[in-house]
Amino acid sequence: MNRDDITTGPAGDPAADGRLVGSFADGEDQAVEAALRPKSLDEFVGQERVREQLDLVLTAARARGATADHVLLSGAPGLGKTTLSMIIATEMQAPIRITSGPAIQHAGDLAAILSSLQEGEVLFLDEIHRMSRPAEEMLYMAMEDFRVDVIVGKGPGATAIPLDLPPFTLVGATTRAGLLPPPLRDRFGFTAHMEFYAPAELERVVHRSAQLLDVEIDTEGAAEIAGRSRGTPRIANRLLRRVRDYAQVKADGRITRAVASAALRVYEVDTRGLDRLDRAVLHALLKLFGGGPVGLSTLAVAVGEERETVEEVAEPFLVREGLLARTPRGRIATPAAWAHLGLVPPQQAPPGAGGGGQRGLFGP
Ligand SMILES: Nc1ncnc2c1ncn2[C@@H]1O[C@H](COP(=O)(O)OP(=O)(O)OP(=O)(O)O)[C@@H](O)[C@H]1O
Repeated sequence: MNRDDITTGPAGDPAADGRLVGSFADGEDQAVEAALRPKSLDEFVGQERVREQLDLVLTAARARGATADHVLLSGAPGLGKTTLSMIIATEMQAPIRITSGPAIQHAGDLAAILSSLQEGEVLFLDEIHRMSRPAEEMLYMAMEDFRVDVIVGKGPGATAIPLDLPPFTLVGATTRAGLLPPPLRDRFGFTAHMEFYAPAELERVVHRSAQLLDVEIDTEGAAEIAGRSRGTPRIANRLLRRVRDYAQVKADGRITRAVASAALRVYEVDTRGLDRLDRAVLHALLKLFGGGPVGLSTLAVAVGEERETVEEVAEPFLVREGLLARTPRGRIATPAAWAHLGLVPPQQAPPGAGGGGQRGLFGP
């Protein structure tokens, strides 16, 4: 496999912050992910519809002796887009080249990659929505006609030299399918949206990874980790590794429900997968602002974080979990947020109760 470049998240993105429940891969993830990646569609857990459809696309292409159609995978980080692209290459018995949109800033960068592809090779382009405009335009022709025009020279004397490419399969991955220009989206023969995983599916991911890592874990231990993994296999695998450390140091190495919850208490990941930052945002919203509405900037100041960190790191999961709502008037907490932090909304509090619990701003 040829790896041109691997990114951990958008450059400067506050989500690439090394949180235990962060969705982007950190250095340690990258080192172990290769060992934990499913190698075939059969091993790939969940995403039933995507798997079934992709299986048909690949089986049909193989039967025709053709290169598979271009595939677009969209979905949040850590849901298995890179893994699926590698599976596509394995199933097609083709080599794979991995690169990303931000690494292709000039059309020439893309021309160099495309012109060195072998016949049938899979080109995985992560964060395809972040490619430069000229490179994107070059990609249109490459995807459709397996041809690129390489521009030689500058200004009025510049000439376009057509270059034929071998047939290849582009697998584009994006967290933001809506950001792709329609002409690019339309050139993919197969588009799949990857959903967050159900707890039962993540349990299977945890069991599978535990086996590969040679860690003993029981059903309840796996369920405890799965329930705190925010629907994301990458997070499930990361929590499993931290719980394994705890089990080795503080227990007999075996992961049970009690071991998993004690470990994740140490790492401040609660039963719903919220970490310290998520809870700080909720706590400020509930205790300082009575559940809102409150403006994002005010909320950010209250938790001592940048606006972007609150908006891009903490809020998406809180919104997804139905704990926080973004409204034109500001952020508001839902009844589920009060219940999760064990606090009583002001209008329901008995006189004198003050609408708050006993816990501090960063309490569990
Ligand atoms: N369906 C799955 N079954 C088992 N393990 C999975 C599955 N999906 C992902 N994983 C595991 O989760 C980790 C992250 O997956 P992967 O790198 O493919 O995610 P991604 O969507 O490409 O993330 P990013 O967008 O950040 O690159 C890998 O270690 C992989 O083994």
